[in-house]
Amino acid sequence: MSQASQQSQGDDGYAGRVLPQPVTVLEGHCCTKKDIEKLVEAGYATLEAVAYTPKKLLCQVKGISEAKADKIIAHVSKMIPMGFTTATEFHARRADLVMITTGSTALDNILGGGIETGAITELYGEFRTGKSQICHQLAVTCQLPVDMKGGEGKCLYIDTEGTFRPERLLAISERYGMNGEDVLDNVAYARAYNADHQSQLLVLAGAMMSESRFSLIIVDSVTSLYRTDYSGRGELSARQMHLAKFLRSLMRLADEFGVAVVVTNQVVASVDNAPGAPADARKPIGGNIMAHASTTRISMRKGRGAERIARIVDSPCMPEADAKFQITAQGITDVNNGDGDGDDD
Ligand SMILES: Nc1ncnc2c1ncn2[C@@H]1O[C@H](COP(=O)(O)OP(=O)(O)OP(=O)(O)O)[C@@H](O)[C@H]1O
Repeated sequence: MSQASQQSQGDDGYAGRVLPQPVTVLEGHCCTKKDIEKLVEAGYATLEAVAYTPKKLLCQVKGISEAKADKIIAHVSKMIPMGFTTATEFHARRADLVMITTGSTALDNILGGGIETGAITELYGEFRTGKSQICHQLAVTCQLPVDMKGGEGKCLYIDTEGTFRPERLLAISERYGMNGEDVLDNVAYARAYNADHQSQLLVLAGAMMSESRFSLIIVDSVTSLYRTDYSGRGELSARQMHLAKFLRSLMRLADEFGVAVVVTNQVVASVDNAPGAPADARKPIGGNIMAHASTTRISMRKGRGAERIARIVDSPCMPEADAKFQITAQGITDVNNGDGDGDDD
C-alpha cells in the first residue's frame, strides 16, 4: 500500500500518512546487523524499498546472496501488503490524497487540486517559461499544513543547473506568513554534477526520507546532465537506460514515501517531421522513457509579460486544459491576482 494512502497513526502521522518502517526491523529475523548496513548503504532504508525492488537488484547488494534475498523477500512480503484491493477501497484512499498548491488557483484547478503526491509531475518548456519558479514555489507550499493546501513535509531539492535561489523561498514564505529560517531549514538542497551523481543523490534521499517527513522531491532539471554526459546517437541507448533507472528510483521514492515528485525538462526542436506538425514544433527531451515515467505532463509557454500558460498534455484523470498564471516577486499567482507588474519583457 502506498504511504500516501495510509491513515495517520498518532504522532507519527502527517498529512494522512505515516513514515515507512525502517529496514532495521528485519534485524534478527532474516538479516544481520551487517546485512542491514549494506541494504541502507545501497539505498534500501525502508521495508517498502525492499518490498518494491526486484530480487535481481537485491542480489546485487554486497553480502546479499540469492538465498538470503529469498528469505528477505518472504519475510517482507508478510509485512507489506502488495496484493489486490477493491476499487472501493482504492477510491477511498484516493479521496485522502494530498495535493500541493502551485500558488495559482487556475493551475491547481486544471490539475484537480494541485500537484499530486505519490506521483511524478513533469514540467517542460523553453527557457524562462517558469519551470524553476514553480519549483521554488512548491518548495515552500509543500511545507504548509494540509488545510492550507500544503503537504506538511520537507522538500528535497536536486539542482542540476545551479539555478536554486534561497532568497526566492524567503520572498514566497513571506506571502504565506511563514518563518523564512524554518522554511530554508526544511529544504534539503544538493547540486548534482553529473548523471551518476544525480542518481547517487537518490540513495541519500531514501535514507534521509526514512528519518524525517518529506512531502516533495524536486529535480530541476531531470535531463540536462544526460545531455552533456552522453553525446551522439552512439550513446543514446546507454543514456536512455541510465535515465530509465533514475526515473524508476524516483517513482519508487514516490510510492515508498507518498511524496510528490516534480521534475523539469527542456525541449528540443522536433526532427520527426510528422505530417501536419508545425515546422517549429518542440518536444520534451527523454523520448518515450520520460513520457512513460511521468504521471502528469505539463507543457509551459510564455504569454504576455509575466504571464505564463501551462497546459496539461497527459494525465491519468484530468482532461487537456490550459491555465494562465504569472510569476511575481512573491511567487506563482493567478493573473492579476498578485503583485506581478507584467513588464518582464
Ligand atoms: N523575483 C522575481 N519576480 C518576478 N519574476 C521573476 C522573479 N525571478 C524570476 N522571475 C522571472 O522568471 C522567469 C524565469 O523563470 P524560470 O527560471 O522558472 O525559467 P525556466 O523555465 O526554469 O527556464 P530555464 O529552462 O532556463 O531554467 C524570468 O522571466 C524572470 O523574469
